[in-house]
Amino acid sequence: MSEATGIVGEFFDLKAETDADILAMQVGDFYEFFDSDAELVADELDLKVSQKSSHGSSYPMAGVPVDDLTPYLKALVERGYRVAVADQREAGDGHEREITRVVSPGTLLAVTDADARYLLTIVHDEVYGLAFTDVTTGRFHVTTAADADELLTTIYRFDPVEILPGPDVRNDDDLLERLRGRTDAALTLHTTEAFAPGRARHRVREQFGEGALESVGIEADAAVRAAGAVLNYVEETGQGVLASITRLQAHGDGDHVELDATTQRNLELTETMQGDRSGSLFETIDHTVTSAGGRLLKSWLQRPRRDRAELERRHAAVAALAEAALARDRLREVLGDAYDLERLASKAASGSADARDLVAARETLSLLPTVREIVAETDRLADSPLASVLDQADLDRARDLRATLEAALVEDPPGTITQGGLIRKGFDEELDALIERHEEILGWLDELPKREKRRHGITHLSVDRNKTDGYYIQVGKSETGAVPDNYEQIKTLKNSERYTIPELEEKERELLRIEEQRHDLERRLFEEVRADVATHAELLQDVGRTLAEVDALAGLATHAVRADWTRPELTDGDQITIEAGRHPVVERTTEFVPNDIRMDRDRRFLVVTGPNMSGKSTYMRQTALIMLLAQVGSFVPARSARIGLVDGIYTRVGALDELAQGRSTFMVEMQELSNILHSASAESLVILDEVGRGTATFDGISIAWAATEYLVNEVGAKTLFATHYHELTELGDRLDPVQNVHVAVDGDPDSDRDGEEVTFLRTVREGPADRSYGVHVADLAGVPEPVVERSRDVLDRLRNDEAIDVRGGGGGTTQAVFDLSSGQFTGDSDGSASADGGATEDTIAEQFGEDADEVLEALSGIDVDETPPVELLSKVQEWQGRLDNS
Ligand SMILES: Nc1ncnc2c1ncn2[C@@H]1O[C@H](COP(=O)(O)OP(=O)(O)OP(=O)(O)O)[C@@H](O)[C@H]1O
Repeated sequence: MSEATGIVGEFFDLKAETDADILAMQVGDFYEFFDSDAELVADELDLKVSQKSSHGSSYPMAGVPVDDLTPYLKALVERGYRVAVADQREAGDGHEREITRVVSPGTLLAVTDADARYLLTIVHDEVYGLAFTDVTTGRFHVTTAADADELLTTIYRFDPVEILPGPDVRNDDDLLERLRGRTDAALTLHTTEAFAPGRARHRVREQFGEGALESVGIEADAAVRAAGAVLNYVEETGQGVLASITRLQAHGDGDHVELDATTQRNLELTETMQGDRSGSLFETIDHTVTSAGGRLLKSWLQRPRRDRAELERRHAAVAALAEAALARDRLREVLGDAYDLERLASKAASGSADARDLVAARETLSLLPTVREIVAETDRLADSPLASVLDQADLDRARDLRATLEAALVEDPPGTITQGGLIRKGFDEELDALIERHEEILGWLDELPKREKRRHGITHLSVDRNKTDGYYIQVGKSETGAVPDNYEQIKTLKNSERYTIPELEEKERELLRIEEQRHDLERRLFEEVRADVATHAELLQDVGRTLAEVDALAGLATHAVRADWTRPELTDGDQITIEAGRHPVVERTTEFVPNDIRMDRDRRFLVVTGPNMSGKSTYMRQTALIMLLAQVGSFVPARSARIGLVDGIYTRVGALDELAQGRSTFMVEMQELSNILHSASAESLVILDEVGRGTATFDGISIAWAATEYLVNEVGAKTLFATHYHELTELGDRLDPVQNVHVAVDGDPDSDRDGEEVTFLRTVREGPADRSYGVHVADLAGVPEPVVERSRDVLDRLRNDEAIDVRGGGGGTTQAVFDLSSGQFTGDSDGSASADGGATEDTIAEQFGEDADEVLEALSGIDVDETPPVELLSKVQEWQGRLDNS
């Protein structure tokens, strides 16, 4: 490979300088890829490969025209590649090439969709430090995480597109594995030096100013190192966007509702469990009309708040907008024309904004006064917090910037900045003189045919211009006899002749010179204007965010009106009182039956029972979603809602397809349960759906039982627990804060063995469900009749606490009974059920071999009352493992 010389050799030399996956090297009017890069790019993007020979060998080569590079770059980066771009410049009598930038998922500017594109660095010393930046909008957040779970939760919330693990994270295989499982982000190794504490701190100060770190309370070394490293990476990739990163924000100041990654997925906030956007909460309630508004609303959903004053401010603004229907419609119409100013700030800083971008920015800046006017004219809005939202941006400076752009740029400039036609007359004297002269010549050219016709009495005479001939005079064949001597013939066509005259040649030369000067000058002036706009990055971001906030609030109001939602009342207390609550997504497609829910300190744990498919999950999810929406600042789907703010929402939902995968998902289930038991507090909301279902029934009930006791007695979180284990309803009698509710159905399946259908009422009532209707559903689903019959038998016996014999097992029978007084299962190998424990050791030893004795010993030695549930769970797991292995 190193044999190659010339262009190919240069390509290899440059490629050796970069750690990017692919190199695009400019050669004249093309960007070329060589060797394996050419093959890869051709494969991914369907380009033609040709061969280039160098030093006797031949190398694959593929290329794209210089002006078309951006879409190709974008396509490669979206497939996860990092692409280095080497530009060519005149030098002496040849060309020089150097790598000017590296485009990666986290530094790609040419994005068209509204989603945020976060680049993340992770550093680990005593804690994890995380720095997120979205170079397309200039957003920059820094935070810490105490452990890997918290880290993953935060990452899930920001959904980064590229992650740079610091030196201390790179070798943590476990963590990298979990990262890969949780995000599609590209992992990039960035130079270790960038993460060094001193250098990173210096870099952060340079960007945000001396006291910035202290003022937002970021002290942890890990966080500072992450922040410095991410800035260094953005700088080194050469996209030139640093100027638009203006504000350092600390994230995770205790004002956000904890939503772990599992919960965000379970609640289908931004995509469904199947990974579709459609059907998610965001998609359902999003009526924003701008990309920035949509982005903001999504981030609100992902990061609900706990600050009651802020939430009430949003609720009041939504209430005002919901009532002021006309003004709301006008606002949304006006905002519909808004351009993404946050994105523009980055484009201006990187020098990629063209004149159309700046004109769009100008138009958007001019919307701000209009929006203010609409708000001021509408009493209901003027008196609401919406008015103060609009005060966030500096109106005077916005007006000045707008005036500058107005004075500089023409109404409708072209999409390229090299061909003139960008700058208004009156903006620059030198340009004005050029324009004047340019127009004079054009005027002269305009007059020329008339003059010549008159002078020489020729009727079919025109003046035109094309690429090969330049300007020429064209005369019809029939009149060429009248052409004077000073006409010099340059071309003969079928019906006409083309001529030029010295005067025309001279004017043409001047015209070309002036056009070139004008284009250069306009381009220079435009670049000055763009640089000026870049220095206003923060202002543009402020105005952009203000308009986005109005859009998001107006969007929430629109949904509230359309779906008949109500303003929640927030309290600092513990209670949740929701009347006629609905599921925000399901209600859009189903005739929904509303339900109430009431929880407080003395009724903080609800065991939800009911047949399969009756609506248990929906009931619990709707409760979680109503809480979440209230803490986003939205109205909620209910007749009324009084809500004590929560500090976190935790869910564990057992999906059936997971159950089918067996033990390993049981492990996941237990990890998630363990995480909830560790993280939830008395101010949290916990949703447990069928916990324990991923293992054998006995284990399942025991685990569910123990987890309930722990949640009620130790954690004190408000909890909704749906279960098929009817035995758990007994907890209602044993622990005061535990109450039973059930989803009612009509019809008693047992009374009609011919399979008359159960009617789902979808109504939640106090008290436990009568029994499990699972067998009936099995019947409806077409499970063979003998199986259904046999299940009914088994069920009856279980209900009556009778022993059940195992049929056709060859050998003894096994029986089991759940002892409510101890909360444990007891079993026996023959005869009737015994409540005093003691499955026969023979049977167990036969089944499991030597290890069983030790496990039994450990089991009998453990003090259930003194051992924390989580430890118990891990013991159970360990024992299971040993039994499996024996
Ligand atoms: N209040 C309601 N009004 C109308 N439809 C509802 C209501 N609640 C649930 N449903 C619908 O009933 C079906 C079953 O609901 P869900 O999955 O919540 O039942 P489940 O009791 O949790 O079932 P399983 O025990 O099998 O997991 C869903 O299609 C859901 O959309």
